[in-house]
Amino acid sequence: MAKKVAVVAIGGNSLIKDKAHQSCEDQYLAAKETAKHIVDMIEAGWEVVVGHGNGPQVGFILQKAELAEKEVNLAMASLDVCGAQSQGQIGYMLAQNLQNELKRRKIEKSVACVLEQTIVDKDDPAFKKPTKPIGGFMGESEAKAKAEAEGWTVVEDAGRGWRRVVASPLPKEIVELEAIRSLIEAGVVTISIGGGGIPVIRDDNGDLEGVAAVIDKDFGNSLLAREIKADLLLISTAVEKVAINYGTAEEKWLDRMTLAEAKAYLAEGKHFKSGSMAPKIQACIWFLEAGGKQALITNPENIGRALKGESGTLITCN
Ligand SMILES: Nc1ncnc2c1ncn2[C@@H]1O[C@H](COP(=O)(O)OP(=O)(O)O)[C@@H](O)[C@H]1O
Ligand SMILES: NC(=O)OP(=O)(O)O
Repeated sequence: MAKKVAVVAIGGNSLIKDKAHQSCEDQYLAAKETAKHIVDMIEAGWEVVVGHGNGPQVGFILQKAELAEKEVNLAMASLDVCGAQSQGQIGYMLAQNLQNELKRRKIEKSVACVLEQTIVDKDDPAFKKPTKPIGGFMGESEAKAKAEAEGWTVVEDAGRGWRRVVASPLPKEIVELEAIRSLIEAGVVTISIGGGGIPVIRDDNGDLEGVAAVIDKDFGNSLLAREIKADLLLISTAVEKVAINYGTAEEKWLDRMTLAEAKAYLAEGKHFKSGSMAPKIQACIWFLEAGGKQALITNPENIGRALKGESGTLITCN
């Protein structure tokens, strides 16, 4: 029987639930919960490639580096290096929890975490217009003070508070694609495309070079799903379903959407908040337009039910 391959993209915000749960221990416990749902998928016959967000974590790593530079004159780490660090810390937590859960259920499967670079266009207009929220949430006055004192660009994020934003160019090419493909073919549970990938460009000599940005992890994982022709793109986030007219009196939670409906709702601009749900819908649209069969958006605890059609929002070509 041919293997069914799912790319599962886990939200950075679903690993840090709120301000009271930002410690390494809290993130580890959230990764442990998510690992159980991923192993359920493996038990149900899926080959799973796990991608993850890094928005909150990469923002904290950057802030620590800035503080260390200011307070004790430690050399500042650049944002691409912060992204690489976030892949290491989140990948480690996911890998170890997956290994422990697989062992508990006596499933013999290896887990590997690929430190992955994603090529972006050095002339991407996103470099001139920061849109990607990173780090924690702030009140409006604190955010505006940070903007004034530290030169941050800040925006209000989907009704949840204010956040710092950085450049987020589109992912064009996955540097380690063939290595990831080999791991999937060997049946290894592969963790990759963390935070959309470490952002890099090719210089005039064709050499790779890191750039200051954070790629959208849903766009990065959609690219991987297209490249490996995955059977499913599953976006795991903090909500069970996608709503239209989100946050209004007309809010309606959707069980299903066709590709045409998803495109029409996205074009209307009012249904999916930019920087949160809108990129997830766009990532699903690109996957389906490239020949993907199904994309699913739900929260970690409902993954099993969503795969049986009992929860989540399923997006299909027709
Ligand atoms: N139309 C919508 N339907 C459901 N949730 C939405 C919608 N628009 C915005 N959201 C918000 O988007 C959030 C998911 O985005 P985000 O937290 O950025 O994701 P991630 O899990 O990748 O970190 C949801 O938890 C919800 O608060
Ligand atoms: N890189 C990224 O998109 O992270 P989040 O999903 O945490 O925002």
